[in-house]
Amino acid sequence: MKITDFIEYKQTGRKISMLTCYDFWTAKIVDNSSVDCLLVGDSLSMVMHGHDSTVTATMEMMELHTQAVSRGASSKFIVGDMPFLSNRGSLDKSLDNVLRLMRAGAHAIKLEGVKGNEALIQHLVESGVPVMGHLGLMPQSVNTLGGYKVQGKNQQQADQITEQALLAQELGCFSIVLECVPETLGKSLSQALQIPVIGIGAGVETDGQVLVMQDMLGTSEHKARFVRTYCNLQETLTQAFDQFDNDVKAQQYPNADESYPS
Ligand SMILES: Nc1nc(=O)c2c([nH]1)NC[C@@H]1CN(c3ccc(C(=O)N[C@@H](CCC(=O)O)C(=O)O)cc3)CN21
Ligand SMILES: CC(C)C(=O)C(=O)O
Ligand SMILES: [Mg+2]
Repeated sequence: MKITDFIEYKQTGRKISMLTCYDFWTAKIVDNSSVDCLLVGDSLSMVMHGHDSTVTATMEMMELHTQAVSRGASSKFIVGDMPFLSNRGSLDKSLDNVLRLMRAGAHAIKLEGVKGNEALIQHLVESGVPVMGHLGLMPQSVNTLGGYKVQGKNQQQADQITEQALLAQELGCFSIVLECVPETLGKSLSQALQIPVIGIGAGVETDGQVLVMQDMLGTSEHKARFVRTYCNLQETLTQAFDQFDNDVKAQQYPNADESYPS
């Protein structure tokens, strides 16, 4: 998938699949799959580093993981997530951080919220950086929201999100992520916009879906309502680890074929 496909797929009604990806080995596997595009999400601070929110994600983390994904998934469109406050200082500082992600191998960047980011979004788009918006539940605001709750439940909130989404489009965003909203809002927003809306917990009527890879593989402890697990990797891996441990202790590993003859 390339940048121009986003609008084309929207126009032809072809749905867009996106997964988060944080490392080289899963990037190589997903590169060989039919999944359309990848997000090096700031959720990596939680999934890969064990932090309890995305607030502690750093540019260093995002840069290193984007580099690894980019080496593994050379055929995929890669979006890099701007970590908390990395785009909230001066324009110069924000540009510096965007450049770090682009140099690390991102083809586009994503940032949470439109309000307060208008000038930056416009400047990036004019500078040749595709920008993906992110509305609805914005996890970097967990400390002001008081938890990961469904957003846009009343009409006033829904109207506000719709307004922000239209503004994102106007400022030149090529797509937006819409997280954790009622499916009716997912549908109406997708219909209202010309750019594709990639949903996560926004119902089936959006223009595409994104999930955290570890959630869909079944290795995450917490399961939000929107998560569908496509395999039980937790169980598969535990079995493999226990089998190895057993074989070692029973001297069943290594056998002659796995040893060097004299
Ligand atoms: N592994 C992982 N997957 C994610 O999807 C994800 C992260 N981490 N980290 C950053 C954010 C946090 N996200 C979350 C986390 C929890 C819920 C959740 O459990 N929501 C409630 C909603 C309850 C309500 O308001 O009704 C749920 O029951 O689904 C949603 C999104 C999405 N993002
Ligand atoms: C959940 C997706 C949209 C995200 O922003 C992330 O993984 O950081
Ligand atoms: Mg994110």
